[in-house]
Amino acid sequence: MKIVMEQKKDSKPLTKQSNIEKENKPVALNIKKLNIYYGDNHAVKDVSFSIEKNAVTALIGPSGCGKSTFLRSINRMNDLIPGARSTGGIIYEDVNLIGDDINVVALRKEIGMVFQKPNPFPKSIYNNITHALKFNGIRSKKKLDVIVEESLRKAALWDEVKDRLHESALSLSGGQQQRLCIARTLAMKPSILLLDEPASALDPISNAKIEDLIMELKKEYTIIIVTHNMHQASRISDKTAFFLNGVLVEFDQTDKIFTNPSKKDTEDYITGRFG
Ligand SMILES: Nc1ncnc2c1ncn2[C@@H]1O[C@H](COP(=O)(O)OP(=O)(O)OP(=O)(O)O)[C@@H](O)[C@H]1O
Repeated sequence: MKIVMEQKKDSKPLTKQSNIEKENKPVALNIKKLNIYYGDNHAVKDVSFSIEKNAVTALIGPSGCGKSTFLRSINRMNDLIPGARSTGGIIYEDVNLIGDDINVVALRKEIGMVFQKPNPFPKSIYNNITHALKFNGIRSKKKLDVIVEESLRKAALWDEVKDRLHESALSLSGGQQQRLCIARTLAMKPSILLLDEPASALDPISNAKIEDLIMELKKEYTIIIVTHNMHQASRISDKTAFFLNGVLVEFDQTDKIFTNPSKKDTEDYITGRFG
């Protein structure tokens, strides 16, 4: 299934150049003058930056600054919120994802999302992975078995669950449930993973496992993560974007943001002086 449902007659082709950043690193997403509103609430204000491919980009900032709104707009989860609207561009492979010609079902396969609270289906571990695959027409047991194993291995969960695939997913620990949710997303073969505080509801050991997993997954996927945990952002991300009141205050290499930020607001936030 293609992301673009139909090419609009008046839509201009976007140049391939837009997919190469200034430093010549491949770009996964180009954000251009993005504005997001909930009714009269202007939640994300004129945000422009590029998200690098096969890297981890952390979104940080105080509560209510628009991190989740921004993240959710990338795979159009905001469409589900009455009164939400966006202007500007989120350019992915020369397509503006906020256009009205987007097939959001196909988009959400290509750009998968994992939420703060693990939300497995009340089904077996196996069926959690195969549910959407079957819905998408994959019926062969052999094929399904292969994808289940591959996805669970990628999510670093296979060894823990291989002998209990037909037990309920709800019998897993919170950390295992979250890795199952990641496996379920990976089964759809996405290229980008959106993670909204994926480890904040977990104990420190499960948290560390998710962090290790993210470091491993970035070899194959582009990862964008919202986190309130400054240590986590500095440990696992390559780039960091600091938001404040809906504005992207600073975006840079994570090392730079955490050791020598350019803006005072960024420094105040990372040193815990506000928020
Ligand atoms: N579903 C919604 N309906 C209306 N307004 C919303 C909705 N979700 C968020 N907002 C508003 O959008 C703004 C940004 O909120 P958002 O949740 O994106 O911030 P955040 O930085 O992710 O916060 P947190 O760290 O607390 O999750 C806030 O003013 C919030 O009240």
